[in-house]
Amino acid sequence: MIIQVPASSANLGPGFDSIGIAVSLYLKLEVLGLSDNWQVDHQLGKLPHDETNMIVTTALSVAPDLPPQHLRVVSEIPVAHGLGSSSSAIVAGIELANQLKDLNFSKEEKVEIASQIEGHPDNVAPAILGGLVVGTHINGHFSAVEAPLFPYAFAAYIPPYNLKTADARAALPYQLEYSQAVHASAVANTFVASLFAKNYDVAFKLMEADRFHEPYRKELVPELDQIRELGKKHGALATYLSGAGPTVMTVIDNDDYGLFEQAVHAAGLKGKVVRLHPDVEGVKLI
Ligand SMILES: Nc1ncnc2c1ncn2[C@@H]1O[C@H](COP(=O)(O)OP(=O)(O)O)[C@@H](O)[C@H]1O
Ligand SMILES: N[C@@H](CCOP(=O)(O)O)C(=O)O
Repeated sequence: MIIQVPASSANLGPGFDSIGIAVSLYLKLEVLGLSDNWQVDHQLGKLPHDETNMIVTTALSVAPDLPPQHLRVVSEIPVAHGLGSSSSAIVAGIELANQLKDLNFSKEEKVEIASQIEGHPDNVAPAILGGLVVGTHINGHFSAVEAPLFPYAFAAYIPPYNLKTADARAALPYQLEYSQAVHASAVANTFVASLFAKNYDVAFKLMEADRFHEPYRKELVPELDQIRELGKKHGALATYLSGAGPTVMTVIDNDDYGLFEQAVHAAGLKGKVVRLHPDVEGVKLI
C-alpha cells in the first residue's frame, strides 16, 4: 500500500491560518509490512527513523494499538520550507491509521483530526481535500470550505535555507491594534469574496495586501520583495510568502513562466524555481 499526500501552500497573502492550496509536490508513504519495532526508511536528513517520526506519532495518536510497521517515505516536499511538510506527515499518519485499522474516516473527520493536531486547517485541509480551501475553528471544531480554483500556475522560489514554522511564528506580534485588525480582516474578507466571485483583478491585488503576517516575516525572507518586483516586470499576477516561508510563491500564467524563471536566476538568487500546479485530489492511495 502506498499513501500519497500533496504539498500545500498556506495563507496566499491575507488568509493567515485559514486559506491554503494543495500543490503538485508529493510525499509517498509505502507500508512494507509488520516489524518488531517501528522503522521509517527515508532520505530526509535528520528526521527520526523510529516511533518518534511524526508520521508514526500521528498514526499512534489516532490508533494507539497499531502494531509496529516497516515504512518507506519518499518525499519531494522540502522540510521547513513553507510547503506544508509537517502537514503532509500528519495527513500521511492519519491515513496510515485509517487504512490499517479500517477506521473509514470521512474527509471531514480527517480534516477535524489533522487540524486539531496542527492547530490550524490551512495546510492539512487542502492536503486532505485537494484544491483551494478556506477554513477555521468554531467552538473547538474545524470547518473547511472548498473555493473555486484559479486557472494559473505557480512559480515556487525555494531558498537554499530552512525556516521552521515555529521560528517564523515567533516573529509575529502578540497583539494588533484594533484599527489594524479591522483593516487586515477587511482585506482578507474581500480576498475570499473575490476568489468565490472569480474576480481575479481584485483577488490578485489583495493577495499582495496582507497585514497579518508578511509585514513581520519579510525580514526573515528578503527575497519576497525582490521576487514580487521581478514578477511585476514579467507578467506575474501576484506573489506571496508561502506558509511561514521561506518559499516565495508567484501566481503566473503558464506562458509567462519561462521568462520569469530566467529573470529570477539572472538576478543572482540562489534558490530553486519550480513550476507547480494545483493538486485537486488530496490524499489518496496509489
Ligand atoms: N516527511 C516527514 N516525515 C516526518 N516528519 C516530518 C516530515 N516532514 C516534516 N516533518 C516534521 O515537520 C517539521 C517541520 O515542520 P515545519 O517547521 O512546520 O515546516 P513546514 O513548513 O515544511 O511544514 C520537521 O522538523 C519534522 O518534525
Ligand atoms: N498559517 C501558518 C502556515 C504554516 O505553513 P508551513 O507550510 O510553513 O508549515 C503560518 O503562516 O504560520
